[in-house]
Amino acid sequence: MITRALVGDAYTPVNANEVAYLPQALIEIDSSGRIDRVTPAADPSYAARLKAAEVQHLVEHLPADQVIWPGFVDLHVHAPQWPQAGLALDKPLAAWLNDYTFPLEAKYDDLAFAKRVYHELVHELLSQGTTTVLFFGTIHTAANLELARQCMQQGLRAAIGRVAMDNPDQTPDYYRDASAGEAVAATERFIHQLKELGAENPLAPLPVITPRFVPSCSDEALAGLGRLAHQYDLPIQTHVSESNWEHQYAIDRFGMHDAAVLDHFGLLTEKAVLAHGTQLAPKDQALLRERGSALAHCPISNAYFGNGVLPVQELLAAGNQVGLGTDISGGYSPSLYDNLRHAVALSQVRNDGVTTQDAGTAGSRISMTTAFYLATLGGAKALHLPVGQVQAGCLADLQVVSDRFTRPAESPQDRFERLMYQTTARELRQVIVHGETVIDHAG
Ligand SMILES: O=c1[nH]c(=O)c2nc[nH]c2[nH]1
Repeated sequence: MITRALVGDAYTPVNANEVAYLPQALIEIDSSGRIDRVTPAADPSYAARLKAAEVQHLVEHLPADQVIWPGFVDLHVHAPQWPQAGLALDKPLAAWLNDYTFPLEAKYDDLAFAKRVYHELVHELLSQGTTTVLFFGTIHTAANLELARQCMQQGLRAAIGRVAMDNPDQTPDYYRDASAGEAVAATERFIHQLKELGAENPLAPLPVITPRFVPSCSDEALAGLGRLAHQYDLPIQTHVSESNWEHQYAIDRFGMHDAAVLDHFGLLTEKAVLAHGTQLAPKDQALLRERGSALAHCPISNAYFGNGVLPVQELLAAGNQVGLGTDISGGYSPSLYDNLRHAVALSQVRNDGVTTQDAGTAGSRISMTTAFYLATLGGAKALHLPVGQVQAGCLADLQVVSDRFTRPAESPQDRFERLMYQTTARELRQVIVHGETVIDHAG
């Protein structure tokens, strides 16, 4: 049954190189939260379908200065780090973790603190046009469940991982799983508790197996988490070859690259999403391709901690799955708009090099169309979710954005690119998740 219909100019990704423009499309949404049908204005059935929906008072005609595109998919958010977004980004990764991040994450054994932060963060992400998020939580199950509650209450689609970290050499004694057995058992308990909490809720967050990264975990924990991922057929998230230090750490400890270590422990599956990957060698990239594991490109964070720029264009051309992440708080911004702009800019730097002596890497540049793909369909594919497109059969997770400027002679593609550069939370008129408006500045 159709419950709602929008009429307006829409844009949707087709693939990494193409965005479709649908002028005055009729977008019909059904009671299961899905897009039932998208009818272009030129379609012969358009007038009759529009009339039928209008008779039932289901139609919302968007003003001419508003456009629709899919809600964004953020593939990498550390929820507990929101209070420190923008802090200490001049420190190296290991110091940033030990001196800032671990002390902050340890505070989430205080449920009142968790509730305050997670309420604010979920609202903020929705306000930025993000409708699906892959979250790292902390080691605290109650706080992670509170994050899930906030997502369901405020209407954010989410997948949430209870972070596992038990290696005494690389984690502080005040913030660590007591043993490998506890890291695995607590993860398994979280899977069940989250499933119970979300029962019957269409926005029930999915549990995610979450070894923090190779340095934080013992061999036994990595192996146990790999077993759990297979037993419950769940997504996996972790970091991979994210900096020179971390990449070298895996080589020193295992005599292998990070990606091969994850594969050894059964953690490279087609449901795995790996953050960063700036230091992946060609053979690691090929392994990810073979396994169908996706990369979460986090351009802002990489500028601080990555010691390099991910070769997004080359990876996409080779057939790797890639989406986009804010990496709060390795990245300071909760906005995927900011991140897709940085993705384009960094790719240009990679292409051209940083000095006249440095020839750069030709063929590295990505277009805004590709960055839009990363923030929508790329992320959706990584999570195997039917979101990220304005298309029949997709879940109705959408953004309605206002264009503050009138440019009558502009082509649809030029308007799309300008809006991708100019849109901020201020321009968002509505954010729709599962067919319901969850952020409403329409009035
Ligand atoms: O950007 C990052 N943020 C983190 O919290 C983290 N932990 C391990 N590696 C990390 N990288």
